[in-house]
Amino acid sequence: MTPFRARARSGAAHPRVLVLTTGGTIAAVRGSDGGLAPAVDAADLRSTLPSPLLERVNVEARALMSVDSAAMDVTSAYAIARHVAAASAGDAVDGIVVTHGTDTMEETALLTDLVLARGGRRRVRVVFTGAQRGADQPGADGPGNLARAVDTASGPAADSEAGVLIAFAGRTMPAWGTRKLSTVDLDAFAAWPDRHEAEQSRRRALAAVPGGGLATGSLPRVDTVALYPGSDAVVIDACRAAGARGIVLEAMGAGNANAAAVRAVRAAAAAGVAVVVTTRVPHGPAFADYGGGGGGTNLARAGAVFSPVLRAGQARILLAALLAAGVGHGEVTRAFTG
Ligand SMILES: NC(=O)C[C@H](N)C(=O)O
Repeated sequence: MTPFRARARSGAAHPRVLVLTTGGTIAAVRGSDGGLAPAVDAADLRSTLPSPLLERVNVEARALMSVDSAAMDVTSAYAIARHVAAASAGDAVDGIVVTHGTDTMEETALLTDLVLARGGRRRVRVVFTGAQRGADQPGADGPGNLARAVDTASGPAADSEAGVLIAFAGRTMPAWGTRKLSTVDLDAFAAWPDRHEAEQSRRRALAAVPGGGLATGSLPRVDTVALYPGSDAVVIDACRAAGARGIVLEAMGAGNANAAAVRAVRAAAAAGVAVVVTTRVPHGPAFADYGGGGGGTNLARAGAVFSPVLRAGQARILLAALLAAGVGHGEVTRAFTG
């Protein structure tokens, strides 16, 4: 591995890409207990990159952590976001790749986008990637994904305006609005189909998140509640009792619930808990359309804010970031809905 400083002294004009490794399936092998777990270190991940790419791009790989992304908490996600922000602040790198588990890549990528955006204009490309198959599995997709991510990260900095990217299965997508949609397909992620709509959603949110809020390093408790036919107020009430400052409702259809949920949302809103509505349906926007006592319009009247683009995972991060910044109902509405 050639450290960046040595390359800089040699005057080499190659783009410099820092690969920060965090674990996930891209670094996982099957252990003696039969389960996949991260074990491959940063140097070994780097060694999978093809020689022509390494001749063109100066790549340094550094381990941040080695965990399955489903086991990450806000502290881990913050640690990653802050490392990316610190590494991108100076002139040492032209691009940053984060290798990450796919289960919660969309959350950490969105948090990283928010943390970077409050620092002003980003000067480097930041690309998340991972894998669906372990490093020791036949047809492992990690090496190809990593190569694509490094290649993308080495591109012109001006293109970083779109925010944090996810490179996966030969495609590069903006992290904002992108979700994991398959547990097994190599093409695991789906971007929001309308890029312009996703970008509008991102700009709206970034304009609403005040700078200082994300500097705290901790996010308030925001819970996700999945709604289903016959669901009652028990879980929503329990979240409030546990001290949640926000609740993301994964509602049915376009964003519908039932009368019990609407009552619980009204009580939560009256107690100062921010409620955001998304949907369990994979495609299409969430919006207030139906009535009848438990529909989306009833949820909205009870004080809930609709998240048309961001699904539960990313909506939860954005809501927590907004609440960390101390914003009120008006800004939460502006951030999600406009
Ligand atoms: N494909 C993966 O990376 C899944 C793994 N459980 C993780 O998120 O770390």
